[in-house]
This record gives sequence, C-alpha cells and structure tokens, in this order.
Amino acid sequence: MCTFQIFDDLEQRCSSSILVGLSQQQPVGIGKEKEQHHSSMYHPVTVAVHTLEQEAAKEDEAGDDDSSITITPTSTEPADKIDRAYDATTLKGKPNGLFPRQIRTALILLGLFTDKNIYKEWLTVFYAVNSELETKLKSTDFEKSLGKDKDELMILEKLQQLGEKYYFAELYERDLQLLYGVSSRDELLKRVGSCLVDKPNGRKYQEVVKNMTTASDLAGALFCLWGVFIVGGGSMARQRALKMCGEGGVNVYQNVAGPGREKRKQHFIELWDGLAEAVDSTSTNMKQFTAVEQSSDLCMKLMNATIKDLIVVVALVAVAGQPNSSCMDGSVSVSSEDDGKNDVNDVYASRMDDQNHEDKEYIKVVQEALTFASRLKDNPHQFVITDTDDEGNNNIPVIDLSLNDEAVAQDIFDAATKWGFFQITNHGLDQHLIDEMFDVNRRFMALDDTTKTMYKFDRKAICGYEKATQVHPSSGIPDMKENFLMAARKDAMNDFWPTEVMPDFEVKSKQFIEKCHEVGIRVLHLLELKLGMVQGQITEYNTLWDDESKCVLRLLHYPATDHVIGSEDLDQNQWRSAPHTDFALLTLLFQKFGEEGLQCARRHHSKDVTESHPLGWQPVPAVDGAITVNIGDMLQRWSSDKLISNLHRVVMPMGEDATKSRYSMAFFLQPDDSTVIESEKYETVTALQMIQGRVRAYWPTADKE
Ligand SMILES: O=C(O)CCC(=O)C(=O)O
Ligand SMILES: [Fe+2]
Repeated sequence: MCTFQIFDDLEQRCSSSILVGLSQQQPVGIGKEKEQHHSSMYHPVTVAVHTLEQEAAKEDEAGDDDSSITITPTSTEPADKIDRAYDATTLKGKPNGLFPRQIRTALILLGLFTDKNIYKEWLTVFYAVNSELETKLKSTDFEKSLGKDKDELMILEKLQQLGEKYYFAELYERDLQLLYGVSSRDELLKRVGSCLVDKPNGRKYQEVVKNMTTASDLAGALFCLWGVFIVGGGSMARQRALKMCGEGGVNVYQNVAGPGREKRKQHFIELWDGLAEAVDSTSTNMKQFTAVEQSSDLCMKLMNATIKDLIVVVALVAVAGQPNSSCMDGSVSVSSEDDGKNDVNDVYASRMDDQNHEDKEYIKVVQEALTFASRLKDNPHQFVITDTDDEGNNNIPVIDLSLNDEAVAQDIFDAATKWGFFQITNHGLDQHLIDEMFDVNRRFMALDDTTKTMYKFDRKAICGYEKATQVHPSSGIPDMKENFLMAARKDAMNDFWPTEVMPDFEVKSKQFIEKCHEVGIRVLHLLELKLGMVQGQITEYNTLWDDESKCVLRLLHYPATDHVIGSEDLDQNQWRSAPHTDFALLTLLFQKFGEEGLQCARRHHSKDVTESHPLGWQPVPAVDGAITVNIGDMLQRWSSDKLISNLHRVVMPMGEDATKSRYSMAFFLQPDDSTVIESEKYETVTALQMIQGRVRAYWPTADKE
C-alpha cells in the first residue's frame, strides 16, 4: 500500500507557507509562543512557515545587504577544475541537493525554530561536532602530525585564519549554558553527553571529525559546519532563534549575521578556492583537493543523518511522552542505510493505544513527518493520485446557485469545510463573457516576449506580466507558466494596460472583473451566514478600484512542450503550478474543458490519515458552465480554521497532453488593505500584512534586476 502521498503532502504543507498548523488542533499563530498543552515536552506541530515568510519579508524590509542565502555555484565548470574549488565542492553535492533541503525543511516543520527543546538539541549536536573540529584546528600536536607536507600546512593555516574570525565553539557554549540553565562548562559537557546518547549519527559524525588526520579532511568538515552559517542563512536563523531564546541565546550567530553577508560569503568562497592553489610547481594539491571534496561529501551525509536523528527523537518523544525513556534504550537504530523507521513504527504502534485522543492526533502528525523524512530520497511523485477515496465520493461538489439561499449556503459551507474547493453553476456570469475573456488571455499570451515584457510585473503594484518568476516554496523553482496580473486598485493599472497592442483589453477585463466580483461577493455572503457572522462583516471591505482595493484578476498560460513526453523526461520537482494555497479570501477559477491538471489535496478535518486512507490529490476538473471556487488563507484565518484553504497544484502534463497549452483565469477576492482580520484563534492582522509577506516570498526576485 502506497502511503507516498502522506509525505508528499506533508512536504508541500511544510513549505506551502500557509501551513495550517500540521494538525487542526494546533493553530499557527504569527509570532506566538506556543502553549504547552501536551504531556510531551515537544510541540512540533506548531510550526509556521507562514511566520518564517513574514520574518523573511521583514528582514527584506530591514535592508540586509544581500537577500540571497542559497549556496549557488558561481560557475558551471566541471568539478575537477581545481581553480574553482568552491564550485567544485558545491557542485559535487548538487545531485543530492533535494534531499538535504527537504530534510532540513522537515526539521523546521517539526519545530526547530518554534520549540526551544528541539533547537537546544540541534545546537547541542552541532556544537559537539564543531568542538571536535575546532580543537583539532587549534592543536599543536595536530599541526606537528602533518610533518612537512606543504599543502597540508597551507590548508591548515588558511583554516586557522578563517577561524580567527569565526571560531564558533565558545559562542555555542554560551547559548547552550543559557538553554540548559547551567553555569559551568563541566555541567554543560555532561548535558551534551546525555543529549548525544540517542543520536547515533551525531556521535558518528563527532567521531569521524575527531579521527581526522589531515587538514584537507578538516577542511571538508569545516565547509559543512561553517558554510551553513557563513554562506547560508545566519541572519535568518538568528532572527528566529532570538524570538525563542532572547539576546543571551543567539551568540553563535554573532559573527555571521547582520550587514556584510555578501562580503562574508565572497571571502569564504575565495578562501575556499585558495585551498586548491598550488604551493609550488611540485605540489600535489590536486590530490589534496580531491580529499577536501570527499570529506565534505561525507560530512554532508553525516550531517543529514544527524538531522534524521533529531527527527526520530522528536517523534519518539511524542510517542513516549518524554526523552530517554525505555523506547530509546538502543531499540532505535539510525544509520544512513536504515532510517530507523521500522523501529519507530513499532514503538508508534505499541504506544498508540495508550494515548488520549489529542496525543494521537499529535503522534500521527509526527509519524507523518517521520515517514516523510525517511522516504524523501525517493522524490515526491507528482503524478500519483490515489484511487482510495475517503468517503466514496470522488468529486469536488458542484453546487447550483439557482437553488434557494439556505440550501446553497449549506452546500457551500460543507464543501468549504471539507475540501476548500467547490464548483458553482448558474452563477450568473454569462458564458459569452467568460469565452471572450479567455480569448483576451489567448491573444495576449500569443504576443511576442518583447511586447509582453513592456508590461513587466511589478511586485509592489501586483500588476503586469511575468514569465517563470513565481517560485512557490514547495518546489523552490519557478513554475512553468506565464501570467498577467491586474490589480483592481485606483490608478494601479495605468502603466500596465496593454492598450497599444490590444485596444479592447482594458474594457473587457474591467467588465469581467466587475462580474467576478459580484459572484464572489454572493458566495461570501452565503458563507457569512453559515459562519454566524453579521451580514457584511467580510464583504463590506471588498471594494473595486478604490485606493485600497486589492482584488486581482490573473490570466494564466501554461505553455505546451513541442513534443510528447514521458515521466522519465520530467524533473519531478517541476510544476505548472507548484503546490500552494491562495492567500485571498476566495478564488474564482476559470478552467477550460480538456486543459486539465488542477488538483487539490485530499485532506479532511475529520479523517485520520492511515494506510487505507492516505492523503492524496484530487483532480479538480473543468466542469461545463461552472466556476471553480476555492477558499484562501485569509478566509481560513477569518473563520478560525473552519473553512479550509486547501493546497492545490497544477501538474505537468505527460504524453500527448504535453503538447497542449493550458489557459486559466483566476479572480482573487481580497479585502482592502486596512481590513482587520480578527479570529478566535489568531492574532489580529490587517489584510495588507498578510499579503505583503506572501508576495515577497513568492516572487523572490521580481523587483531585483
Ligand atoms: O491555473 C490553475 O488552475 C491554478 C491557478 C492557481 O492556483 C493560482 O493562480 O493561484
Ligand atoms: Fe492557486
């Protein structure tokens, strides 16, 4: 039985930015400290990638000098070209790139930055390994053991120079003393020792570094342990850690956060490239460099395995209620070959019976995460749709709006709470107008790129044309699509209407927007009714063409490929639209029959995810005469999670379908900027606050030239 969709979905949930809280009973609050409801000390379910995005956006605003935090190879030269040592090292790790990224995401998902205990354990294991590394770098005995090997000595010297700037171990210690609440180093080392008891891979990593005999090997270890901080997101991690630990607990980021990130990165890269420079003509530094490469490769693997340890421990703690309990006494083996999944599953099964309901939910979530983590290597299979249906009903509800309001409201509410998706017919929007708008879409997209880019997308205005620049966090790469956005705000479109090339564009679009708005408001009215709200509570703040209006019409085109393709030709991480949730209140989506590919997650409040009820993906077909409607994040929040803003995606077409384009149009009903979104569950935010973070996160490069 395939449970693949569980982690497929989980992955997308964890990176899908709305992240509704992994389980419904644990709300995701923006910047809120978690409350301790459970007997267990960990609360991994309260993770808000959403929050992280907002923080990233804030950081963006704060104007750090460089927003690129990924390790990007600086050239594409072959890995054996020694004068680009840094590239060679990073490129070598690239084929495995997806896995490390996902496993880190899994850890964040489990609470790395929202649960102090998980953070503490994470810091502890990396401290332990790092401290072995730094001890060696500073050891005169080690230096002596290198004898007269010039290359080795040169490498050691360079690492030591870097160390003078960065050495982390002491800083780690200060943070850990605070986190463990101990005042002496001896006491701290004891704690570190007990923390490592249930981290077999962490211990192995530590051991490997401890036994390194060459400077090139140490260089590999340093590359992994320090590169993450120096080149990677030190600033970002600091911000998150600061929230949990306060100023006294973020010493470790002291030298790697704040302005100057780009310089630090360059310096690190240069130093790295310098390691491969010949000391003299007789030098064998090529050999040395290969050793550095191999060592970083090994250390990267050990680091991932160490993260797996942490994930397993988090899961076990959730199962057993406390760390170091009987289920951890060696019954869990975690190695690179075996993820320890079976052992954990056994423990999971045996403990499941003892737990109260709330804990079961919680355990289930952790179990999903664990399964997810253990199978990440397989790559999410975007084309699998489970044929197991949750309730014998395979279709997204189709609701006839011409029936009486009460009945319609009930059907809409049911669909919105169960699927977050439904299709409406007899909605009052003339098919002729829809066809006309599709025609506008097709004609615009058929223009050449130079013409289209005259109306280039602007992320502040949320207007204009963009091609392959939207990156959903769930894939990390641009969607394969082009689209044109129209913000229905006063004067917003002045520079964007493509009137010169399509004189009818503005009039037709405005007319269409008007009609969509009417339909959207009607649906919202019915939902207000069912949510027990005062009529108008939500709808009142949805103006068109005012200063603060925020509704958007988006014309989408997913280009065809020029040949028939099979799954083996496809990058599994490539999507027409990667899994995401919409951030609006409501989306009205217009699809064309025969141009399929939209799917939403099968995810119910009420259903347990089990082997026989795996989470899966549900096709959302184009239904004759119907508009597809889905709930967005704002409405989910406003309704205190009663209505679901469900994940959805548009898959890459295969076979003959690959030669077909898909055109669709989405109208996003979004409340005016200053609208206050209040709910029983979440902090009050304004619509603008919600939107800003998302737009920045989704178009990371859109307004950078
Ligand atoms: O083209 C589609 O069907 C989906 C579009 C979508 O999900 C979006 O634009 O948010
Ligand atoms: Fe969407």
